Amino acid sequence: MFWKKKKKDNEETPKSNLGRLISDLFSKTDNLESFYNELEEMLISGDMGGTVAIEIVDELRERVKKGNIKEKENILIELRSIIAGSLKTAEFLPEHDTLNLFLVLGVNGVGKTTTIAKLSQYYKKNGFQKILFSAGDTFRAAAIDQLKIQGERTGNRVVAQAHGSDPGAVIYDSISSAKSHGEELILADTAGRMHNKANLVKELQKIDKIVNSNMAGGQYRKVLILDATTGQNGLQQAEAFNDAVHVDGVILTKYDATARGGLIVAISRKLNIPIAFVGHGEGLDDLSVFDPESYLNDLLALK
Ligand SMILES: Nc1nc2c(ncn2[C@@H]2O[C@H](COP(=O)(O)OP(=O)(O)OP(=O)(O)O)[C@@H](O)[C@H]2O)c(=O)[nH]1
Repeated sequence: MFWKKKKKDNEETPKSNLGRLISDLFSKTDNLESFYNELEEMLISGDMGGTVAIEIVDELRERVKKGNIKEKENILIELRSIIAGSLKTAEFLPEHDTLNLFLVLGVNGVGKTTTIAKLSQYYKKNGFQKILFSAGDTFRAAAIDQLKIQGERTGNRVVAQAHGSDPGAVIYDSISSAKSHGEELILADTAGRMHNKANLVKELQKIDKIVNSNMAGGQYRKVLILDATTGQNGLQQAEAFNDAVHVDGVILTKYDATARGGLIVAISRKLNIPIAFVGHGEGLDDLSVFDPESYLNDLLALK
């Protein structure tokens, strides 16, 4: 995999299904057109979605024709290059000597709270010691408690209000509190009620306005958490959140629990949203900066 996996005895390194299927497909057919058709289906089943899969295969067909490419290895290199051209990455680092606020978005259960804890560990290792958690998901009492637990576990202060209180007020308090306590980074949780989209949009836009008007000179980023195992559903979530408040980057969680990695391509290519990190386990260190090269090696099983 494209992060250093802790291997158990006798455990094989899982390979992306897609890479294996494509290799099999090459040995199965000499007819290019049927190869393209099957490849398209494979990309779709690997979570890239119909539109993106068709675009990629069309581009591949064009390039192979134009370059008069015959060898299978070279066709695979073209495929890799097309997918590489679709990938967007973003460095999500706070800045020193200013206040940074990263608003963490995502539907329930995708791993927001866990990712906030992992991010705090990552940033501490990168020289940011004073971090504040903001319990902006006031919709569920358990979400506030979970964030408090993660705050204790990671040694970070948590600003929270009662269950049901105004999330905008919690974020506002968090900004004032960080300014007076000298924290450099606020990691703010939010609620993710996808079944009530109109309310979600209204709430997020209100929070967005509050942050924008209270973070003059600071760095404000909106990061969307998506569960890699939800496939195309993740793409719809990304579209909805991006429409509501522009999303600056995506963190894909639970990457350890899926063999399909195409959602990353779909999000980068279709929505133009960069991928910042990948989560690959429940531990605090199971978060890696997204590295397109090793991702492609893994996806297409090329070494
Ligand atoms: N395998 C795996 N599990 C993860 C990962 N990230 C989070 N989880 C697990 O996913 C579950 C949900 O994570 P939470 O952090 O509670 O998710 P949330 O989005 O805050 O959820 P709500 O507070 O319910 O909205 C927990 O059991 C986490 O341990 C990951 O990268 N890999």
